[in-house]
Amino acid sequence: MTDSLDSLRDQIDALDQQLQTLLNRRAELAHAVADVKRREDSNPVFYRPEREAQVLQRIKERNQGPIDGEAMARLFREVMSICLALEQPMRVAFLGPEGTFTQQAAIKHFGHAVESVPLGAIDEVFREVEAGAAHYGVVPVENSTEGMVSHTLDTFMSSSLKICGEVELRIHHHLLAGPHTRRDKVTRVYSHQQTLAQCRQWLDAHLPTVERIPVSSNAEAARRLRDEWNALAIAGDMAAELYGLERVQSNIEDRPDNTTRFLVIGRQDTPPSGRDKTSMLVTGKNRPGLLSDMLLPFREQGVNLTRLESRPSRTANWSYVFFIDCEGHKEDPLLKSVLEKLEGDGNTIRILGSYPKAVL
Ligand SMILES: O=C(O)C(=O)C[C@]1(C(=O)O)C=C[C@@H](O)C=C1
Repeated sequence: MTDSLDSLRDQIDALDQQLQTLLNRRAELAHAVADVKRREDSNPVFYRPEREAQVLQRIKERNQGPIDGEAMARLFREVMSICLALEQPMRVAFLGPEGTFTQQAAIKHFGHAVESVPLGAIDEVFREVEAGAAHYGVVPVENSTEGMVSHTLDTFMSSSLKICGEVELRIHHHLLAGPHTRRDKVTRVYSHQQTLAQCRQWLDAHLPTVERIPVSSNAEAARRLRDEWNALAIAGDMAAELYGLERVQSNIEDRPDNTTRFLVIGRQDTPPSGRDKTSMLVTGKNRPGLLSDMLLPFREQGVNLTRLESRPSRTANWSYVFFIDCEGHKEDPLLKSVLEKLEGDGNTIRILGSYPKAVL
């Protein structure tokens, strides 16, 4: 015999009660962890990215369903976010305004229990964290369609901040209309320049005569529709919701796997989590074969590179710095010997951070 609706709901109520008790018990333990951290360190660090990555990874690995492993990890992401907020309320600065993909990335990484603080420019985010006015910052670093965000890389050259995490976000762009938009009279479409580039083919095919106007962010594009009647905007879910806009067409990005990678910046070093990446800045004296010599130690030790960019050094014309991302933690023996070899060859290395690979 199958259970009646009432009986099933009684069972759900009983389980909810147990879950609630367990969650509060978990929060008490996090509180106790915070006391230990305070006792052991006069300048305690409450947020532990390596531990969070391990917890989330284990949840995904042991998950049996029917709840999907990613969804389960997202639930626990929120639980840990609330526990961390009990230890210490966190301020996370991001490239604003409200409703940007960077805010979405910040919430994906830290959960909803943090206070997210919108700032107007990437270097303002760095400054806010350097000054201690925010605990962490989140900035975009590369997009799978449009490539690197050069401003972020350049800002690292003059900053002492450390990378303590990465976030990957699938980017979906929607064509949006405002409350006053007259859809038969549209003459322009607003969005950030990168977004317009990511939707170029769709716009060529569907809105070839509509003028494309780049603005400072997708959220700003969405905001402009509040008082315009002959414009559309392209932005993501968060901006659409924030400004109460209607979707004319969903997912108009040219590549369905369009993904942006963001970095979490802070003032702390992150211990190994077991599944890490390291980002570094390498400079060497310009000579034939410099780059291939720099890459050789990685090959010799079997350390996998995940990204390589060069940027003008800004100290002399035609001299470059290399941004190298690889797998592993700077304390791993293999990576350690790569770094020693690079330094022995006369290169200057600045480790921007070793941090857990994105789990969610
Ligand atoms: O293990 C810790 O150090 C904790 O503070 C507990 C906890 C958690 O809720 O599991 C909370 C915050 C940290 O960022 C990592 C984990």
